[in-house]
Amino acid sequence: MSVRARPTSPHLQIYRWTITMAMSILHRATGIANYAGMSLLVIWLVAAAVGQGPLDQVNAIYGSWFGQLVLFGFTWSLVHHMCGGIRHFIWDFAVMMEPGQRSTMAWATLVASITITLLVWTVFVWVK
Ligand code: HEM
Repeated sequence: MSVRARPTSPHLQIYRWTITMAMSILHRATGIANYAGMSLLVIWLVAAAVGQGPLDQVNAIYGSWFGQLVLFGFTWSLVHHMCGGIRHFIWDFAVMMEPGQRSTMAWATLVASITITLLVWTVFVWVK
């Protein structure tokens, strides 16, 4: 039996990447990362509640270069997701929805999240 050639749906690779598309995906990815990151906070709080020994152990892990890298990423994820949330909040007022404005908002989300993360780490971690 011959198979009829049917139209196929466009695949992901043929779409031109746009900043709004990237920020939409990042919003979901950071939402998922925030779930995982929150467990780090819970582990730290439980360790603190259990006693000085467990707290020292957790602090040693979180204070290692890898721990710091993960915490830096978690900070950025939280801040980026929050900025994305504020972007959605602005859209709730039915403003900034034109194509150019959407891109501006998407870029602003990225720039703001990187800037705020660096500020937070500068103030609370690097310069104490
Ligand atoms: C640890 C804290 C948070 C976690 C674990 C979290 C997690 C998530 C997840 C998993 C989603 C679903 C993403 C999707 O299906 O596309 C989501 C969506 C959303 N989050 Fe969060 N979130 C957190 C904090 C926040 C904050 C602080 C804000 C606001 C400032 C916010 C605003 C939003 C909004 C507006 C959406 C819906 C986006 C859409 O409609 O596409 N979230 N969040």
